[in-house]
Amino acid sequence: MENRVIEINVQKKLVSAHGTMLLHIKASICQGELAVLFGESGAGKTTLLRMIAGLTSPDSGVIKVGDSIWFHSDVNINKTPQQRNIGFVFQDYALFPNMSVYENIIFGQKQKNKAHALDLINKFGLAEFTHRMPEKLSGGQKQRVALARALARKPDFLLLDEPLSALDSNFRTSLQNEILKAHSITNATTLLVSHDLTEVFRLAQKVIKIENGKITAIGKPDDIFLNNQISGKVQITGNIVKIQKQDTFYLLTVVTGMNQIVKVTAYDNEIHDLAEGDKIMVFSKAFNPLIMKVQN
Ligand SMILES: Nc1ncnc2c1ncn2[C@@H]1O[C@H](COP(=O)(O)OP(=O)(O)OP(=O)(O)O)[C@@H](O)[C@H]1O
Repeated sequence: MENRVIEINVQKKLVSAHGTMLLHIKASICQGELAVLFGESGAGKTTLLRMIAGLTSPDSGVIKVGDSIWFHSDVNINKTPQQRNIGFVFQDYALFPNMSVYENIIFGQKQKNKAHALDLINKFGLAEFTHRMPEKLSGGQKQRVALARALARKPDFLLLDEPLSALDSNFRTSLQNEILKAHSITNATTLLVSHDLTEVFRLAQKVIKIENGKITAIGKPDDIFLNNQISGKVQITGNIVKIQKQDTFYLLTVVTGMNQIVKVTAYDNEIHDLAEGDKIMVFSKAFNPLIMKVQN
């Protein structure tokens, strides 16, 4: 089989609200790998995906896939997105506005296959919208069409920029399963941007952490996120939204990263430098939780 390892060594000067930042990425993505790009807003994740897709040009550097050069600043090579055989979903969806859901999806295919298009439409919960135009779809529905269209072309590479961010948790879980299934069937080298830790742990074979335009860590999700765990105890990060003084202790109301509200108690020695709005980490001292299955 053709070698499809992506090797990237690129630089680009980016301009943010806080000044300029040099995006300098040196990485290689193995063939068939499902890697997640993780990092704060503005770190450079979208720009990196757009450079691999051929939608944004690096200032300098090389992007190579096996023996094929996609971008080389020294010799002026810059293949178009069409020449790169990629499927992508970017945050602005970019559906064709003059085409129905079905037409958008079938357009994505290299060899037209009506049965495959209809199968994707069903799997993505779009059957009732088959002939609807994009302007009459919600953000989440558009996102599902965009993902179905990207998979429809059975690409060698899939670049997904927060492809499930507009979906509620049921759809998210079911489409995460579809991404995993599609990946195991096609073995497309997949790069996905996500801010959602559940998603990262479900999908990522490898996490690439990006901070301020540079890769600061690469590894399995456990290695990247569980290093600073306190002996595997339950740990929640969240923001304090209310502090209430009780007789001998304080009651903190905390909104977690999963958008859940938890109440925790704190004592004088813990509260002295805490204020509403602070980000805190809560972890249990003893670990003997009750476990209950949540129905989807
Ligand atoms: N073509 C460009 N030229 C110069 N600067 C750019 C360009 N595109 C984006 N930027 C800037 O580069 C920074 C990184 O943007 P980027 O969209 O890559 O971040 P991100 O990590 O994907 O963030 P988010 O998670 O919010 O989508 C931003 O400050 C942005 O304004």
